[in-house]
Amino acid sequence: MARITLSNLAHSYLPKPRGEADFALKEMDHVWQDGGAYALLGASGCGKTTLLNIISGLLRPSRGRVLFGERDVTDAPTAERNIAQVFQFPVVYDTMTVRENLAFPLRNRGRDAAYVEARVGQIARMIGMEGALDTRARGLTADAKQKISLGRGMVREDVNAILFDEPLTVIDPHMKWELRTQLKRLHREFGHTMIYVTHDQTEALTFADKVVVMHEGRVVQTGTPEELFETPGHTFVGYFIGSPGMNLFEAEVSGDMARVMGHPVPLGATYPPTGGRVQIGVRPEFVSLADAGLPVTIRRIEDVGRHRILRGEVFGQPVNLLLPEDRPAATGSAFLQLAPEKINVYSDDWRVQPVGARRAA
Ligand SMILES: Nc1ncnc2c1ncn2[C@@H]1O[C@H](COP(=O)(O)OP(=O)(O)OP(=O)(O)O)[C@@H](O)[C@H]1O
Repeated sequence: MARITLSNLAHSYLPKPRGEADFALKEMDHVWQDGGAYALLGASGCGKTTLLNIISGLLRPSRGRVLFGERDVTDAPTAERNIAQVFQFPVVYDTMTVRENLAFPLRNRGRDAAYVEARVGQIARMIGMEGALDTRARGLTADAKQKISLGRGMVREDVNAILFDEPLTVIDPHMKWELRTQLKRLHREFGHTMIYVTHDQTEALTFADKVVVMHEGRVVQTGTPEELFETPGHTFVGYFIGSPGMNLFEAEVSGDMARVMGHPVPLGATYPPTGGRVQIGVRPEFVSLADAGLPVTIRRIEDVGRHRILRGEVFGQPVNLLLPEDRPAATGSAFLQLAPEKINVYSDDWRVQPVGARRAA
């Protein structure tokens, strides 16, 4: 296993890229720690697959280096990188049985028969296919074939990393949860470096210890699920993670006070003078209806089972908040309070680091 370092990496699919817009991956430095369980999360087209294919060697980056430990593998072919990769759609040998498919990566590397038998049995149990080991892959459903692909990805213990590219797309919802749990268990047991690409925040947050969020070809934040929730480093993270995402208001910020269209909003910390386009961000969980505060026009209230979502506008900017079950609310005018310690400040979409705690009132 190895730490994977991406150094000054950038990639364009064009032979002669002219500007930043021509790069699918903008220049980045990133380290994947040995043994980490990472999710690579972002909207469609943000560059997740490109990044994964550069790590596995399917794609050579236009710029920069890829290191496994101290070894520079930028020009090394996939076969030399000792990586297992599971794709969105099944890659199995139709003429082989489930057992032969699972055993293939081990036989290929000359492992002895007793080891292969034991390991294949273990993986088959993990993917819930121990009863189908002698069935040929040809007649199986896409769902079952994808489970075999996952099993094949996980069967070798000596890989540098296992890369998963949206592996659960074709799996039914109940089995998705089951397989994710199994992947986590496998990670705890064997400590492989795992990188799991998804555009589904639930998958990312339940699988990973660290989530790497990509937006328009850049890594915008790497953090634990709690960090991404509490302190989104970029407005995209605030918007993309959470349901509904973070509220953003255009504001002026001075010290520990923000003003939204002149209305004072106390902040939980003190901020340095901030240029650019300034916004304050607060998650729907930390906004409540009050007798005074920011004036809101309530447009509608949606019942989503466990709670209700109030959707409204503050000076024309959309706002969402979660209403407790017992809080009556109707459309019309009201006021909002934002929990000061839960507000983040953004300048040109990037989070501004506070310089100190808020002064005592
Ligand atoms: N072979 C290719 N040739 C040219 N452009 C490509 C190629 N593959 C990807 N791109 C472009 O590079 C950008 C990043 O694509 P990529 O597939 O890495 O994103 P992604 O985040 O994995 O998206 P998705 O979740 O839809 O798979 C996109 O604009 C895409 O159109």
